[in-house]
Amino acid sequence: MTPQLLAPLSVQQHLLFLDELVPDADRASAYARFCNELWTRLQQQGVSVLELGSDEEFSAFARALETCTVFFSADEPVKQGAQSAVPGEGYAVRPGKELLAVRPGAPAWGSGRSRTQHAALQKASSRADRLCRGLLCALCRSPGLDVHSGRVLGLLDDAPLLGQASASLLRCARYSPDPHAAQLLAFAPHHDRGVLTLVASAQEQGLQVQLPQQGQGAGAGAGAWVDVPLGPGRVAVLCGYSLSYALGGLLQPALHRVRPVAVAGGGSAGGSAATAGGGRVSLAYELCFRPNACVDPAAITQGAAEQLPAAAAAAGEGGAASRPALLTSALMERFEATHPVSINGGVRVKQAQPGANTPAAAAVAARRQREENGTAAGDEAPVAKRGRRCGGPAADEQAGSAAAAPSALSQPAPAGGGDNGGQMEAAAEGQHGDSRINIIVMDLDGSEVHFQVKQTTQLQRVVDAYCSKKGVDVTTLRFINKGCRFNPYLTVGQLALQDGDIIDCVPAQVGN
Ligand SMILES: O=C(O)CCC(=O)C(=O)O
Ligand SMILES: [Fe+2]
Repeated sequence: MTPQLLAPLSVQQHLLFLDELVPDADRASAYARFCNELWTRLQQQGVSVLELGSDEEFSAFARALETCTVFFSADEPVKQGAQSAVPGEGYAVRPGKELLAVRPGAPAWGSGRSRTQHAALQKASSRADRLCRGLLCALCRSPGLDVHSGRVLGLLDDAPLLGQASASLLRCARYSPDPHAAQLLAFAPHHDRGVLTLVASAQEQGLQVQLPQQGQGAGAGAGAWVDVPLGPGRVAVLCGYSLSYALGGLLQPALHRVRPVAVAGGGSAGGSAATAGGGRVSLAYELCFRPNACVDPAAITQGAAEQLPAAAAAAGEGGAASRPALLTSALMERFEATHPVSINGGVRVKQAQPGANTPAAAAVAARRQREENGTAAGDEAPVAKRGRRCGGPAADEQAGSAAAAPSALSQPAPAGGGDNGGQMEAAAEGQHGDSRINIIVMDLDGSEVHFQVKQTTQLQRVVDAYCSKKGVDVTTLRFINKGCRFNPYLTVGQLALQDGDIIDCVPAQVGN
């Protein structure tokens, strides 16, 4: 039987923001209960669902979702990537997904419609920010954790920000019910990089979380994917990588994903959505530490509830002592290095032109056919396959072992050239070294560079050859396979690439 999440936790303003007040005994103990429940659920389920109730302050975030939904119902589609409130921050999005993103405090840019959207998103982000900070404070004060909240809250940007963009980010996404996208996860399994993420959606189903597999929280159903029950007035709270690190691993970051979005009438998430054009609209607020904050797990958890460090160490996480103090910027580099995080889930598949009879077109068509066959209907099997490669525990292990083997970098760079990126002659011939396949690196404009590779070819060689052909620095681009970033030190064989597979190439960016 699929495990169920506990019923939503009801939030009342006086419980969260009673700091300055002198609480009476009843309210104080109700607050302590709320704090502890929040902590326990994040530990045991990886998520806590909140019922915001009718309170003006809290329901404002949920109401902002309605406003944002309207943006997506206009005749003119939201131009992907162009709506970021910070000039120059582009977002690569999967087909069928529209994304509006704003950092609290970022000055408005653009005109007309963009400005209206910006103002609404800014308002939503400030509500979400207050709620998120209140929840973070409650979490620290949980008798189960008992960390001085100032040690964590002090790592955030000052609020409100004046004329300066925060590190935190509000994302409003619409996953359209595109028939092709309907066979794919709308958002591949991933960890969020920030502290806490709030997610609201008018659709009850869609967001799923994996129940913790290790640590204190692991219990019945560990590792199972469960639906997070959202819908009007509800918000999911998820622990991100930064908070997990800051707490010395006492909380695990939540691995989450969004189920495929079916065309209207289908059984998947969003099929019966009441949003314009169907699909699923969600609002996610990711609270982040400011870039120059020093995140020191040992100092933060010093004196925390005594049994916790021992429990973390017993679970093999090493605890706070083994996690060095890092600037947030360094922590984010660590996140990037250890999380082949999906950007937006899904697979970019270029449609073969009708009548095109080139080997490349045939390869693309074959690839598309495989995707369609392999990911039809039920999402469990393909998810498991994808999860191993992108963001699941095994992928993390792969990233870790690659980092521990720098000799992999010493192989000579291949020569690339022309539309055909060239043949990748692997320096080390393994026993599978003979079978050559074609892989295609495709940029956002759809232009392709083809590489002939062996099973033993490291992807890093393809990446290097592509960047040198394009004359760009490798750090300015991100490479994605099946919607997920991959460990470039793995070989074609290890990544199970097949003839005609496409590696998407997108500009390096902020956000997930
Ligand atoms: O759309 C959703 O429900 C989840 C979005 C999400 O996970 C994110 O923006 O990080
Ligand atoms: Fe997320």
